Amino acid sequence: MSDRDGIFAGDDPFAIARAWLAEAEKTEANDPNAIALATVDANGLPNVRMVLLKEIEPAAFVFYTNYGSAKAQEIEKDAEGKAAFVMHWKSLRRQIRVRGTVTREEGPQADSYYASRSLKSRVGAWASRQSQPLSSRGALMAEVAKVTATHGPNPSRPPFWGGFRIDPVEIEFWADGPFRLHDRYRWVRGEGKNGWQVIRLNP
Ligand SMILES: Cc1cc2nc3c(=O)[nH]c(=O)nc-3n(C[C@H](O)[C@H](O)[C@H](O)COP(=O)(O)O)c2cc1C
Repeated sequence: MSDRDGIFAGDDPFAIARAWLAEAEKTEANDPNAIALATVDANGLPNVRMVLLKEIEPAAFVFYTNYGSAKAQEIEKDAEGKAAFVMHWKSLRRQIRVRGTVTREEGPQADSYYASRSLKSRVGAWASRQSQPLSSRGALMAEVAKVTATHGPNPSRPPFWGGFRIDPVEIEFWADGPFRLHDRYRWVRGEGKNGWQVIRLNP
């Protein structure tokens, strides 16, 4: 008999993640959707950086970035389509950890997210060769001016910029407990798309 109840209750880990994020949106000072995205490089050396989680879909998590960036290289080539992330909310004292396989979202969904961004952000996506060396801030601003002049007021999504969809094999929900006796539940993807095994873990 499982004692999984309260904030951990339910049959759908994505619904739990959405509910926790909705709570965090009310309590976090900023960026409640920030995730620390972990990858490994060609030498197996881990790398990690923050990105913003933009969509929690029925069965996946989506963020957006530059496909020429270090993270993209690590996800797509070095780690052969694998990544992990953690999100932590200090205000709630909770974290969610996710490990999974990653594929591009570069279709209409990416177009519509790109179109929803401010013009300056859309121009910035064109102007930045993310993760490449940059001689000066002036050089970046010159690129921004060039893109503004050439791409007009409604730039299309750059072909080198779009989403990545993380399809989890594991999702762990963690909540702070008294005297470091925290609650942890790991959801492990079983056979079939919707089959999950849920295991309570020692803190
Ligand atoms: C709170 C926060 C949110 C960020 N969100 C994104 C994002 O959504 N996409 C992105 O490409 N970079 C984002 N960044 C910048 C990344 O942390 C990182 O500097 C950049 O993506 C280059 O990483 P890479 O060289 O490992 O590819 C964010 C940084 C912070 C601190």
